[in-house]
Amino acid sequence: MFGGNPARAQEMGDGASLWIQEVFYTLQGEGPFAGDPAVFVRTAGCNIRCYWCDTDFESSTWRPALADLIAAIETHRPAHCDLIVLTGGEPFRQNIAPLVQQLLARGLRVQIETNGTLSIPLPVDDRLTIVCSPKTKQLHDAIVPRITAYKYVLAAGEVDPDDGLPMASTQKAGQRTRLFRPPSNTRVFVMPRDDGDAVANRAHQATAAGIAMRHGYRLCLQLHKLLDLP
Ligand SMILES: C[S@@+](CC[C@H](N)C(=O)[O-])C[C@H]1O[C@@H](n2cnc3c(N)ncnc32)[C@H](O)[C@@H]1O
Ligand SMILES: Nc1nc2[nH]cc(C(=O)O)c2c(=O)[nH]1
Ligand code: SF4
Ligand SMILES: [Mg+2]
Repeated sequence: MFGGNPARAQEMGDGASLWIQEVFYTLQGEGPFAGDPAVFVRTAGCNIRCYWCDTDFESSTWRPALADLIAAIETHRPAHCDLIVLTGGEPFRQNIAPLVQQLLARGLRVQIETNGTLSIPLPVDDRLTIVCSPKTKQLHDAIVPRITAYKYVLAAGEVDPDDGLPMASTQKAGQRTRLFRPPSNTRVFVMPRDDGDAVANRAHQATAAGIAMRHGYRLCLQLHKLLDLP
């Protein structure tokens, strides 16, 4: 599962059906809504290939029509839960705009997890939150103004001593690359990388905590992994 995905180009269909990995109910484990009950929609496929990616998003053959996807979301969603998280894979690899519009029209909140390299036209709505976890030097110009918060995955020994943010490629192990830096007025979360190894992970956790305290970022942990939730 770590980083084995193919890199797939953006496929801008009409959004009437989407390739979906899974729909599941859980607690948001990361970022500004961490701890909130949420229905997750994991879209399939990604346009880049982080060698440490912790997610399977290539094993599904499910391509539901929008009405069926909405029905699946509603089947998983308790009445008290109004948060839908669109993640992946890379959600912006497909045309998720109709899905977003329909979820907002149902009075739900939508949070998108993205790598920030792609963009699609989306409604402006204060119930739509876009959280970007940068993986590259540059982001798509059109998405940067829409990003509410940045969430950097940090690893010990791979950060810039000046700002504490990543100085290492996410695509090629061992390569130095200064990842995109956030505009000054945007919230920054730092999250320790999970390498599937307790000793390495402890070092990443200590790094992320120290950087949060030194630079005033907000630490987030992958709560779901601590709680054995999906
Ligand atoms: C699987 S990605 C999917 C959404 C989008 N492609 C992205 O990268 O933001 C969801 C989140 O998991 C994080 N992530 C992926 N692999 C990780 C790992 N090994 N350790 C910590 N976070 C990881 C990503 O940085 C991102 O914030
Ligand atoms: N519980 C839970 N919270 C999450 N926040 C972001 C996730 C992701 O994979 O995008 C994720 C996830 O996979 N599970
Ligand atoms: S961009 Fe996100 S989904 Fe794609 S490989 Fe990287 S962490 Fe995984
Ligand atoms: Mg995850």
